[in-house]
Order: sequence, then structure tokens, then C-alpha cells
Amino acid sequence: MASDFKTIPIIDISPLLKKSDDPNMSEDKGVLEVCNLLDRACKEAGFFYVKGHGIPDSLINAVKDVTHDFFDLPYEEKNKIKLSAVTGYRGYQRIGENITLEVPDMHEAIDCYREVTPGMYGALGKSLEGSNMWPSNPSNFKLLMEEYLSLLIDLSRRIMQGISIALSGSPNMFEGERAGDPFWVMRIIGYPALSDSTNAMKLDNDIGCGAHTDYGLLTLVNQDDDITALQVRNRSGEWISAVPIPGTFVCNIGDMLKILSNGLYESTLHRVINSSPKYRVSVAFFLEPNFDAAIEPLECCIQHTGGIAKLERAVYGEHLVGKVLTNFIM
Ligand SMILES: N=C(N)NCCCC[C@H](N)C(=O)O
Ligand SMILES: O=C(O)CCC(=O)C(=O)O
Ligand SMILES: [Fe+2]
Repeated sequence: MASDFKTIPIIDISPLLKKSDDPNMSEDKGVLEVCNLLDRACKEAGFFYVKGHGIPDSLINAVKDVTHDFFDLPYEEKNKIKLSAVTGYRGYQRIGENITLEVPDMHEAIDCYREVTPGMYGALGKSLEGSNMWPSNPSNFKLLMEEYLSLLIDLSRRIMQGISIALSGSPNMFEGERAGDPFWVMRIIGYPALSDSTNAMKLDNDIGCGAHTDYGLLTLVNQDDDITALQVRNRSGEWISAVPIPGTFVCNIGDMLKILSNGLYESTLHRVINSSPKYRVSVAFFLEPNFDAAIEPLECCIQHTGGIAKLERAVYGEHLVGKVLTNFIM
């Protein structure tokens, strides 16, 4: 249950990462300190920044630079990789195409998902079947993003080891049937400046992305350094800004981890409003459970929350597909 937090904690996860491959990591003092901080942050805010994550600043910045370069291109060029039902909901969506709370979001994006081959997840996975659509311009876009993706998959799994220990489970509680073959999502997002009148598409409203929760386990956001736009709602309903801190990722809990933790951790509502005079980009990476995983409260969490399962079981793929199919009017 979220609290009346006013700030979002910053956690140096380097002691945790150092021990990722150590089967006795849960006994390490440095690891336990990180896990305590993760536990507090996940309970109080559902949001935290990570530093000491080992991803080079140069790569973090190159990813944002190439994202700016892509969104700077003319609409016709960007639309060559247009998202549709036929592409498995992968590819480019123009400003206003994504809908949140029935209002068009003032952002454009490239949506990417773990590859789904035909028949891989049966009828459930049908709508997401396909491979990602990468632009040929900028020419290094695909290579850079794929390098970034592989590092973020690895990093997020290691953070989940810390969260496992925080929940008093074994470090690899999210491997195997829960998230041993994790589905992942990446959204490469651009938010036009509020005052952007040069944009062909005049802005209908000022909401870059309406209030929502994320769907999976853990989100890592790489946001532009100089614009404050991401806002997180605390228990009193105040919106707390996730001010950019260069070299960090903003992390937050998704709906599946809320269920697994039996509500101990919250998938906190957040939204994006770019009221700056500059175009803002962010690249959000989402670590999610196995596509076909049945997610229910973990025994260790039930014990810590009064002995009764409070949250209903969900099949992750159903939850995701339900969202994807209602996010777009096509
Ligand atoms: N995969 C994730 N988390 N995407 C977040 C997008 C949130 C907006 C979406 N229209 C919604 O209403 O959920
Ligand atoms: O742009 C951001 O800072 C966050 C984006 C976000 O919340 C999402 O795509 O789920
Ligand atoms: Fe989000």
C-alpha cells in the first residue's frame, strides 16, 4: 500500500549486482542492505531510482539521441514502420493513437515486444505474433536498441533477485515458471512540447500519457535529463514528480508484482505531462512474467500479509492482450 511519499528514493544497487551469481547472495550484508531499501521503496512508493547499475552513460545517452533523431523525421518516414493488428501491434504509432482513460495520449512511440512465432502461445498469443519493426533511419537504430535491450533484460532480472530476497523468498523465485523465460516490452516514446505549433498534428490536450499502472513485474525508464514530466501519485492523490537524475533509471512495480506480493507492493499510478518548451523522449523497458504464467500471490507474501490471498490470480498474457487490444482504436 503506497504512502504519502513526497520524494522517490535513490538506490545504489552495485552491492546487489556484485553477488548476482553467488548462490549465498541472501547472506551478504551489502546485498541485504540493498534489499531493505528496495523493500521500503516498493512498499512506500512503488517507485525508485537505481544507480550503480553498470549500464554505461554513453549507451544510455546514445539511446535517447537516436530516439530524438527518429522522432525528428517527417511523419511519412516514421510511418513506414506503422503499428497495426497485422504487425502484432509492433511498430510506430502517431500522436494520439494510444488511448488512456478514453483520452488520446499526446505521445508517439515505437512499441516492441519479445518475438512471438506463429502458434508459440496458442490462441492467447495470436494478436502479438510477429517480429519487431525497426526503422532503417537512423541507420544504427536497430543495432543500438538491441544491444540496450539485452543489457536491460539482464539488469532487470538481477534487480528482481533483490526484490525476491526483499520479499523473503529465494533469490531465484522469479526464474522458472514465473519469469524464467520473461516476456518483455520496450516503448520508445516521444512527447511533443506543449507549445509545439510546428507539429503537423495540433495537440488536442496536454496529457502526454494518462494515468495508468504498468502491466508486468518491473519497469526501467530512461528519460531525457533536462525535462521533468513523469509524475507519480501518492496515497493522498498528490502527483510527485520523478525529476530526471542523469545516469539513473526510474524503476516501478507492475500489476503482476502487485499480485505476487499479495498487495505488499503497489503498482503505482503515474502519468506524463510535458509542459516544457522542448520535445521529450523516454525509453521504457518492461520486464514481465512468462507470457503464459498464471500469477498468484506467493506463499511467502501471503504469510506476511495476514495469511489470506487478497489478490486474484491472473494469466499474464491475458492481462497484456486485454490492455493492448484496448489501447488502440483501429
Ligand atoms: N506497456 C505499458 N506499460 N504501456 C504503458 C502505456 C500506458 C498507456 C496505455 N494506454 C494504458 O492505458 O495502459
Ligand atoms: O515517459 C515516461 O517517463 C514514462 C512512460 C510510461 O509510464 C509508460 O510507457 O508506461
Ligand atoms: Fe507507465
